[in-house]
Amino acid sequence: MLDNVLRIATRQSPLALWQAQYVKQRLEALHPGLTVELVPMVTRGDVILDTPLAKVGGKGLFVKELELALLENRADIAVHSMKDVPVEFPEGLGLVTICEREDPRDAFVSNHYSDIDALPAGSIVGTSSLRRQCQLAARRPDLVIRSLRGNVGTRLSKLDNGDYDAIILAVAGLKRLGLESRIRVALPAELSLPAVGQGAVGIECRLADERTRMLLAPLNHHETTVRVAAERAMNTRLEGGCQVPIGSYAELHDGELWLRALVGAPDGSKMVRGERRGHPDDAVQLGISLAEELLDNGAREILADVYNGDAPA
Ligand SMILES: NCc1[nH]cc(CCC(=O)O)c1CC(=O)O
Repeated sequence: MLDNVLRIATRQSPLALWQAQYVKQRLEALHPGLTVELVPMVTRGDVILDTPLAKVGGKGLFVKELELALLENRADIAVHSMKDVPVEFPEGLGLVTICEREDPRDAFVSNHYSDIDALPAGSIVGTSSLRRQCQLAARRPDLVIRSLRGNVGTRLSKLDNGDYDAIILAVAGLKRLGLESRIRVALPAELSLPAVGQGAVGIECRLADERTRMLLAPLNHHETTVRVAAERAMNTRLEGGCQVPIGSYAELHDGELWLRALVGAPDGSKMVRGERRGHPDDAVQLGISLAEELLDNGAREILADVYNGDAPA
């Protein structure tokens, strides 16, 4: 491989391409003489579009093919939405950089209604995220929640076709695609606790590839890394996949880390919430201890229901 070329394995959805372009531009600006090439590929998550993700199962639906390209030296880095990155990595690979987080909140998008509370009873809301569904149903059990998949543009056209009265999407994705004007309201974390890593872009590479790691180092955003570490530690301790509604969201204020989390039943009938405050250096411990508190407060039973008795200890 040429010394002055770095290859990015990327999915081909507009959002994935935006994120890869963003990393390319930042790397080329930081390292004059470096050429960054995109290596587009298709993942299983892109192919299975008609089934809700929770039913497809299997972690890392959007990342496996990209990781194979890294292992086979067909690319040097993979750029991911942190929300879609599983907790474990194949031998020899790891997540080495997390870029500065975009707005992590969920967005309420509708052509007729200004906010969730403005929706009449029986309104149809589109989302395939169990986490969004659970929190929405807990607040408004009178709404009808329908599955909604596809990339951001596809989801918006399904709304515009009249298939839904409103849909929920990530603010970050809409902003990155220049679609911020579609957001009627960004839902506060109290109303829709974000997913682990939502709004953050992470970069994976071969751990032994020192040259690539040096090139990536200046892209790492320390505050984002600390926040996402706490969120992921909580999720890891719960052994949470995408079959369970889990929210995990950390903020940093005046040097204090504040982690909130929830585990719920998909229909919103049960929900366990908790929070922890602590030192940023203890991010991982904070996440683990919050997960254990949630497990003791009812999350173990919720997870057992979903996984047919196979809940974490
Ligand atoms: N699951 C798909 C996905 N992965 C990341 C984002 C949004 C951007 C982000 O969280 O960084 C989205 C779309 C959505 O949830 O609306």
